[in-house]
Amino acid sequence: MRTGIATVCLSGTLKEKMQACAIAGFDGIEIFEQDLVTSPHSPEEVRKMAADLGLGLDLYQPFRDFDGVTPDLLKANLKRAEAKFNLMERLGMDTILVCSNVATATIDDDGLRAAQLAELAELAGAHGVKVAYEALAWGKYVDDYEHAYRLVEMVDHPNLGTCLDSFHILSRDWDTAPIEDINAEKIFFVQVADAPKLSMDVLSWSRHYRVFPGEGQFELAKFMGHVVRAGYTGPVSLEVFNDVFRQSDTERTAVDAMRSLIWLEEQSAQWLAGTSAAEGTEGAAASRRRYPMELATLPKVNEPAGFNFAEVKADDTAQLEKLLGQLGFGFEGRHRTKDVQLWTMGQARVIINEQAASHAEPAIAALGFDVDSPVIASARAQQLKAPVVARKVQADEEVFQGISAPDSTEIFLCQGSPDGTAAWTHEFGEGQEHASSAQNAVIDHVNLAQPWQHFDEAVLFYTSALALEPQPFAEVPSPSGLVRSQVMETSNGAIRLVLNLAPAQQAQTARKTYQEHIAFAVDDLVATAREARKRGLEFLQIPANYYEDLDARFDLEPGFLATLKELNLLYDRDANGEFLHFYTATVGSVFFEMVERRGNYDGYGAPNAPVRHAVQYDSLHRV
Ligand SMILES: O=C(O)c1ccc(O)c(O)c1
Ligand SMILES: [Mg+2]
Repeated sequence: MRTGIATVCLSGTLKEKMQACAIAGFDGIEIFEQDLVTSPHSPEEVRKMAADLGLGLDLYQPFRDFDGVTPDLLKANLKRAEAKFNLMERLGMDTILVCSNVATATIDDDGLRAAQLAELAELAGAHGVKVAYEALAWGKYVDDYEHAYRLVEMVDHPNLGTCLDSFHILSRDWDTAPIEDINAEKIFFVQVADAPKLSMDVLSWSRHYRVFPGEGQFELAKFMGHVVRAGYTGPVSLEVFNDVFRQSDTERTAVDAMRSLIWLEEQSAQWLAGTSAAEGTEGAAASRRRYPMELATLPKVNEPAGFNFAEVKADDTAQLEKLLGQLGFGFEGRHRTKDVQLWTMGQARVIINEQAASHAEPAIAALGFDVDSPVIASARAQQLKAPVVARKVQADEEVFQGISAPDSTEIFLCQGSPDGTAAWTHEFGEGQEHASSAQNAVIDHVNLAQPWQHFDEAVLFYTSALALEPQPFAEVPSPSGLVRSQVMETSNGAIRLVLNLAPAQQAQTARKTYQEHIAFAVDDLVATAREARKRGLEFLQIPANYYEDLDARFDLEPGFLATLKELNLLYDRDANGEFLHFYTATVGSVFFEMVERRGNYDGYGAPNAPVRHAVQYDSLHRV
């Protein structure tokens, strides 16, 4: 698959964008006209820069508001087009994107439109230029890719074809199957973008909320599958208008973009293999051979089987030790060679990192995931351009394959074991042991604060490299703003991550004000809470108003309600089961949660999140 990206996706100058695209490994780019017009470099210099960087200049765009106009306007439009064709010759470019008219079209007549596009194609041909006509989702008369293609067929000129843009097609819910009926020679260009499903006018949605494939909710593998089955072999190019990406680090966004295409390529191959298997052909190999576009695949991984460990960092290590001890964790000792301690409760393993915490680093410094094969999982992550974590190891120590997540949490790929034990724990053992609680516990979920610039990148990272499934995102009110919350989990819930995007005011100051936490699941939360209280644990204090509201909503048995209130427990219930939980006070920027899932409750007590945020806000602002 030939990969491409439009310069409009990135921040920076044209030169910076081109350099970032080359470093990220793109085959070619689309030059967005604004980027050229505002560049100090001449077209000849841009052409040379691209050649030196090994980047193809695959598309010049956009050319607007050409078709369906009065004769006077047509004349002016052809003159405007000719100027661009001359410019493209200097750039060494041969394909231009022409969008369906959104502004100046006054005549809704396919015959007239075809005649005008024929004139444009004829002029383009004289300059050796190909015109890719694209139906914008908000085009005045042409807003549908099949309509655009009908016009291309009517004109039947070698210099006129169509451009398929996934956003314009999927935002309008157009059926993508008819893409297969398009003559591949008439598909001059393919643009891909994903987007969250939002209810707003399609122009605003397109100009501000497009994201890279895998970061939104469109069915892009299916779209691409139809494109591949049509026989298309040209560039597959990202065209993402996004307010955040346009102000983020250029090189980093280009790498995020490249990751999305590598992943989409694999997903498209899988979609094709799935559909051809369903149709009774011979699966992946056969389907790949049948189509002219080559689709690369990646090392395959299953979902992780569970958390192996979590590692936390705080300035006040003693305070962390105290909290874990009060919750019922036992101290297993200090590492032989590193400044870290191991604490366990049943199968929940927590490492306290004694190195000084930096405000720029996440409080949850590392997570271990159990995978079938750490080597294969690491190979996959690296092919998806995940940065590798270098960790010093001594003889006899477990070698972990680690990758760095977008928020700089280190993810270690660990060999899972059937009995839930971990081979590396024997490296700990120096120091006094404390008896842990008799209760079993497992890591239930981990809540990670995401810097605002890297939120979408994180969703794609965990989806593509670690096979987690994004759930629909939620917005949780807090006293300092709305917290965007995105659950990423495995299908059986063995791994549950909650990515939280802090309100701007918090995200821009230190991470300190925005907290991360680890939740542990136990079998009997009331017993755990009572034991913890005996050991002197400071619970997050829940206001009495909460319990009145809870009673109104759920009509609880009075004794049970009194127990919840007495122990500062939060409660939720849905059709699948019940959820009980409590929170500890915060140390540095990390705190802990204890949960009990009853029945098949699969959520996170979302209705209680605003209460937690408000109480934490209150305790932060009181001191
Ligand atoms: O928003 C626009 O105007 C616009 C321009 C060119 C494109 O290819 C596109 O998809 C949208
Ligand atoms: Mg487009």
